[in-house]
Amino acid sequence: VDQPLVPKQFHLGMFEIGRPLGKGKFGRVYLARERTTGFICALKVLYKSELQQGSGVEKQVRREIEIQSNLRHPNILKLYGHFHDSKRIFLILEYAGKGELYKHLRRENRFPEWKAAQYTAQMASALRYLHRKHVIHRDIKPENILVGIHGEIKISDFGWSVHAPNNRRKTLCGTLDYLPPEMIRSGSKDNWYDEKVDLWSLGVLIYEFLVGEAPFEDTPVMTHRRIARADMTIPDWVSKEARDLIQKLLVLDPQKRLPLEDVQNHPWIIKHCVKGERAANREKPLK
Ligand SMILES: Cc1nn(C)cc1-c1nc2c(-c3cnn(Cc4cccc(C(=O)N5CCN(C)CC5)c4)c3)c(Cl)cnc2[nH]1
Repeated sequence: VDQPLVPKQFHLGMFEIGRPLGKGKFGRVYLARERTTGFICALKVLYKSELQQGSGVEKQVRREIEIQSNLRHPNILKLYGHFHDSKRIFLILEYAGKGELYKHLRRENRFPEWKAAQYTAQMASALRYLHRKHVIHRDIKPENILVGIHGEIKISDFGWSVHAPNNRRKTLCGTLDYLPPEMIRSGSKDNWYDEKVDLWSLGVLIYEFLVGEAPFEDTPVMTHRRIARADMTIPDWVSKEARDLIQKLLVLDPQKRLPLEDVQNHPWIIKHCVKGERAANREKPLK
């Protein structure tokens, strides 16, 4: 039963609020339990006063709610519902039992290839689902990924996602590291881009999983220049299969980036993502 919170109308009194789980620029997240069902969730609280500063964040929150509440995929954090009171907006989110991926990455420095490959396969599956719905995430990075209780990853934070194609100017706040060349190209008003931007960010994410830092990490000016030239070096201890996949995603021309179905069938992914017993005796015809 994946929609246990059935009522359409939610209010704060329905929840017992637990410990704070974390905070972001625009809100805090608390562990919460729905009183009648005991259902555990994460309650994200946003203060209307902070949103109304015209920084377009209100639009982002509306977009996050509109997009994320219609998505259902094991590697996408569910948004079950939302409600508001006079001062605050509340998002009722799926609780990810193992917290924020970037904290795991910082603690472990970098992930072993099998773990990076499994995360990549899950990301590719989630992005294929999003792109089939013509949703571009546009902000794929470790800070926007959570880890579920079974170690599966969950893309969260759809504040920057939009419907493709799109040429909305992204007010650049936060790191440039993950932005593709077509999104940082300023001036040209026709910097139209499509879901291929998420392919570039996936390449940056794989690099950071394996190396422990982003491929174009530098001063802002140098990062900008290195992205525009796809100027990165992959350490020689990275396997040739992983290197091959990164190089097929970090391609300047969006049309030449490896499509997601080919990411899922890439030798590096096949090598590390054993799909249960069927993979073990693959010669048997799949039922
Ligand atoms: C922690 C923790 N430890 N354990 C064992 C579990 C958790 C846990 N946390 C969550 C969280 C959670 C909490 N904080 N955050 C970070 C956070 C909180 C509030 C807002 C933001 C935010 O503004 N973001 C926008 C910017 N991008 C980069 C980022 C998003 C970002 C997410 C959620 Cl939403 C769901 N399940 C969770 N489980």
